[in-house]
Amino acid sequence: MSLPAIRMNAVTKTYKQGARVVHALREVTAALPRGRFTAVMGPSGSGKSTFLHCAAGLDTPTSGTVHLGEVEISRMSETQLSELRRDRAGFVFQSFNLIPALTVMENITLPFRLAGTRPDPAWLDEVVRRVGLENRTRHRPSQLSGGQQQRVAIARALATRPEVVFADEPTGALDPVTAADVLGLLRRLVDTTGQTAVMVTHDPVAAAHADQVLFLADGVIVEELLSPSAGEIARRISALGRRTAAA
Ligand SMILES: Nc1ncnc2c1ncn2[C@@H]1O[C@H](COP(=O)(O)OP(=O)(O)OP(=O)(O)O)[C@@H](O)[C@H]1O
Repeated sequence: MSLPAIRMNAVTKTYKQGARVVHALREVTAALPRGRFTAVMGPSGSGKSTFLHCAAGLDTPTSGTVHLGEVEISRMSETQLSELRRDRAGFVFQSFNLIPALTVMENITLPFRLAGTRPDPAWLDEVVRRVGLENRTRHRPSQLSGGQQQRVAIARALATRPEVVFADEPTGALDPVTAADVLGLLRRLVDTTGQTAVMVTHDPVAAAHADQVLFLADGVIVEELLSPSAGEIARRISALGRRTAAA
């Protein structure tokens, strides 16, 4: 077995909300396999975004360790983390986060401009082709549909060949047909390039595209399903929702 892309060991994250301490994650231990697609689900407030942020080095755990490959990232400084995110992670968000004044190609290559490096032209061509934007590279984001804009964001996330792509509700702003199209694209990218992807979602249909689904409830991983169907996922989520409501 190869080393997981990400290992989280006994990760706890607490936040202070006034006088209250909120346990967003409680001793979470998880491995995100390299070259696989992992979805993270759970009721609202269960800790999904906190999980993704700790896994991606966007936030540091209160205790416990996070490794990206062989490197422990949980004790890094903010400067080290921002370099690590720039060099080794790709991000896709619900709101696309494209720069309106830049063309599609300029948006895709922005990470290189920010890092002062140059893209590998062959890989860049391949990424643009894989996301189906060959004929759109000179357009501005406002000239594209929502699904096309999210494809630009996916291409931007992949352009640097990151070890892991982190997606937070990537289809939350898309209609179901466009969402299925974007998820199919992510799925194919994992299958054909060996890319590792982690996605937080509320949508059982979206999560059914993943190889493994982690279910969080009250900051704890309560279940892990391998290649589940959307129906199976929906049943687990509604059971967890009832459990959380009863607590
Ligand atoms: N920056 C913060 N400051 C204080 N509390 C926070 C902060 N971020 C998250 N929390 C709290 O931590 C808990 C977990 O939040 P998180 O956003 O990880 O949940 P989630 O499962 O992603 O929720 P949702 O599905 O509603 O987005 C919640 O109780 C939330 O209020």
